[in-house]
Amino acid sequence: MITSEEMFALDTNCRYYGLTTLQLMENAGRAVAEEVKKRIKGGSVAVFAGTGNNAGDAFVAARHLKEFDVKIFLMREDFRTEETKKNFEILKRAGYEVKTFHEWIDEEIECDVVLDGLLGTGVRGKLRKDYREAIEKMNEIKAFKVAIDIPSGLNPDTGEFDLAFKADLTVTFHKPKPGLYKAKEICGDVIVADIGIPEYFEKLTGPGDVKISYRRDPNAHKGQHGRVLVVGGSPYIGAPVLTALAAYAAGADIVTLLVPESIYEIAASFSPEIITRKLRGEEITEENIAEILRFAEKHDVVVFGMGTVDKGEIATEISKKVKKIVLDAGGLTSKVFCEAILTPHAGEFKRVFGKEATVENVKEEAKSSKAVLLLKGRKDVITDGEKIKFNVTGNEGMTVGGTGDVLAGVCGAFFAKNPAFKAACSSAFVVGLAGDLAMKEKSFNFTAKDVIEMIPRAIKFSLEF
Ligand SMILES: NC(=O)C1=CN([C@@H]2O[C@H](COP(=O)(O)OP(=O)(O)OC[C@H]3O[C@@H](n4cnc5c(N)ncnc54)[C@H](O)[C@@H]3O)[C@@H](O)[C@H]2O)[C@H](O)CC1
Ligand SMILES: [K+]
Repeated sequence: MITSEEMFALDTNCRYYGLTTLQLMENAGRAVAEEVKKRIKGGSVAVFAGTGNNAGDAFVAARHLKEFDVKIFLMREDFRTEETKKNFEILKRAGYEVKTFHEWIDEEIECDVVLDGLLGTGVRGKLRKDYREAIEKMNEIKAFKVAIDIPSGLNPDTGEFDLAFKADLTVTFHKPKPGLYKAKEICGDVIVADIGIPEYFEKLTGPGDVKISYRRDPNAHKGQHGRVLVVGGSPYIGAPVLTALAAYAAGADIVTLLVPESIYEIAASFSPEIITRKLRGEEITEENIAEILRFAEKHDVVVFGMGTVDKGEIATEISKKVKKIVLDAGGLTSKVFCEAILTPHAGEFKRVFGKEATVENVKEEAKSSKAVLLLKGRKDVITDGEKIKFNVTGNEGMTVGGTGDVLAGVCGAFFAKNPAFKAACSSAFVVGLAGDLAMKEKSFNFTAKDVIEMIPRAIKFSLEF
């Protein structure tokens, strides 16, 4: 099964990897027409169209129903996407009969087949009044009723509805939507039509992952877009600073950097936007756990371990008392008690889990440690033990020191507002893309700071894709 949000991300990622929406729409619409033709041999079809891609599918289906007398019933003629517009223009040029809402809403409609292309997975909130009227009207028609992707009015994820199109047949695309099985009485027979999305595309991260995990609220108050606590440092100083800067670049509202007092002066001097605080002592020990937890209370997520050596046991203790943790470098451990993202490279994976970093092993360890593992490499592996994704952004220039610290920070920012797996997928994609942008501008000799500078651009690219 696939949720509407996952389907939206997949659709975006298909485009990114070269499979256009127009291609998918053609396959979707044709599949609907074929299912109709299997059941009904000729006659008249009333095609009802909203303004999104669900309507685009309906226009394609209309074109493939050659044996039928087809009429198009519109809600309005301002379509939301280029693909839907294109398919509508084809019908107009081909001389199909088109009626506007005001022309048909009070008219008696007689036909053998009704196609419902009003609303698909893009439906949000309560039905607007004109859509309610349209659905009531469609339900009154005595004909064979076919819902495209989902019956209009039905919530594709929860199966809830107030008023919905009552279908004899629902032709859904790629994979079933959870709501279809919770509202059987509304959906009729459910057919899952393949629209040509390669299975592997579901396992690739892309801009779609970023789109569904990055949201801005124009009325937000300070902190609402994420509060990240970065804890690390000593013997290394720069590492946790890079993490903190990366968390800001990825959109966190508040980033606090917590380091041992021995390196506080230097760590605090790097950048004015980072709030730097000190822990007692030369390096992080068990004695600091209570202090760390006190700071953690005011943050959504703790990112722990950058610039430290061998602090796995402390990480485990912290994980018993916080909600979310990202572990990297010296903070890595196989024992975590809260929702967690672990970001080892192959060597660190072997050190922590005692086995080679094969895809199977990574999946297995994610499952037994109940954490999301993000294995950094030429092709990153992200898994929670059930789901798995690969990330292919990034380049050979990213072997430079500090890019791992940057990834931990970006994970912190996304994790503050999202579940672990979703956050890890977006973060891997964004950091790799930022690295690719840095490579484009500076060739091989870019540094972790250049990657941070490119993070906002990588996010912007993804959101606008
Ligand atoms: N990858 C795929 O699965 C493909 C799916 N296709 C089809 O596209 C739809 C989803 O398309 P989308 O454009 O995102 O949304 P909709 O067509 O569902 O319509 C959204 C449109 O409707 C308006 N609207 C939203 N909520 C309401 C409401 N409560 N009341 C009234 N109007 C509402 C709003 O204006 C939106 O703009 C998917 O289901 C498939 O059928 C593509 O063919 C490509 C491949
Ligand atoms: K529909």
